[in-house]
Amino acid sequence: MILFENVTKKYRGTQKPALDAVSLQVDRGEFVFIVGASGSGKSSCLRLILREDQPTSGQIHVAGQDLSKISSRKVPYFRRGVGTVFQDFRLLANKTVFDNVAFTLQVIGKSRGFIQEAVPDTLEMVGLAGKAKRYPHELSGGEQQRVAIARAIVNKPAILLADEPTGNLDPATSLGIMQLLKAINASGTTVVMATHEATFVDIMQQRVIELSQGVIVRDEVGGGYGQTASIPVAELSEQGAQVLRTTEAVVRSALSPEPDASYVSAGSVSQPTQAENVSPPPPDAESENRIPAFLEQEEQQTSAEQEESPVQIVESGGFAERLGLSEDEDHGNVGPVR
Ligand SMILES: Nc1ncnc2c1ncn2[C@@H]1O[C@H](COP(=O)(O)OP(=O)(O)OP(=O)(O)O)[C@@H](O)[C@H]1O
Repeated sequence: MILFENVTKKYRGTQKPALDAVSLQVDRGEFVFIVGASGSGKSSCLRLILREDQPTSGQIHVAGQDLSKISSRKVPYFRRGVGTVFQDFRLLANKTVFDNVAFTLQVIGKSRGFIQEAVPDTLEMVGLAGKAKRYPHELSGGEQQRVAIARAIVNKPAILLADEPTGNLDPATSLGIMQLLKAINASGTTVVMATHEATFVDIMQQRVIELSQGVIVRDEVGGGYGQTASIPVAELSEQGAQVLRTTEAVVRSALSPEPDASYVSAGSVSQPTQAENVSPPPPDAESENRIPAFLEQEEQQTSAEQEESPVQIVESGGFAERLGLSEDEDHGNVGPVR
């Protein structure tokens, strides 16, 4: 699905390469964490996969395509098969939840009928049914990231790239997002996630690729975040640590390595069904369509709290291009389907 062969990336004006002779292969359906200290090359790696940038040397194949052979004009088509989620959400502030997600489909020319069906389905999957008419500032941080994820997957991409998707969220909210990413992966999407979140990497026991100064120093199936000196352990607030301590059994169950297809069904991201085998279950775990108590914190976050968050809601410029959805001569005008 993703193949790097001896890939080196050296930015103009820099001495040391950001990536140095990196070779890796990610197979279809894998969930891979990319970890490493700040500046180790994680984002560079994701940018190359998305063909936002090109390697100085080496070959990259993604979804069967040699990226060096894709013309700039065809890059937007290539990117339609790669969903992206970022730390800062990048939602359109002046569009509703529905329209933020629909935008992805509108710019690639999907019919109104298709959009009217696909968007509600996707919002339900990410746990946002009933919030379609809200604007980003009326949502909690976790909900905003769910919108961003819905936007990334509404076109059913083969690959989902996530660059620090929980970086702006508290631990309980991050857990919900991790469950969602795991559900998306269980449905067949290959997920590559760059992160500093040691806790989730340790708990999920997925494949871990560790970068240090642009070099792969570890590629471990079922690995943890690692204790190497190259990685500073992320600091949790006392409140965050408390949340994690009190819910650890549930977290471990919810994010255990064995994929559980039931997570994929509507609203299921809020149903840690495996938790029923673990003691103690959260108070609401048996209630099928309710959010477990340990996730309610996300729901209760007010928009006033959000005003203080570092969330970036972009207005428009470069948005479609960044998502690989920019207008293309071959396909005429793009715009809202009204
Ligand atoms: N556009 C650029 N021009 C020059 N140097 C760059 C550019 N982008 C990244 N770099 C350098 O490349 C190296 C790798 O950066 P990269 O952003 O990939 O690291 P990272 O592991 O994602 O870091 P972080 O965890 O802080 O996001 C760093 O030394 C960085 O300064």
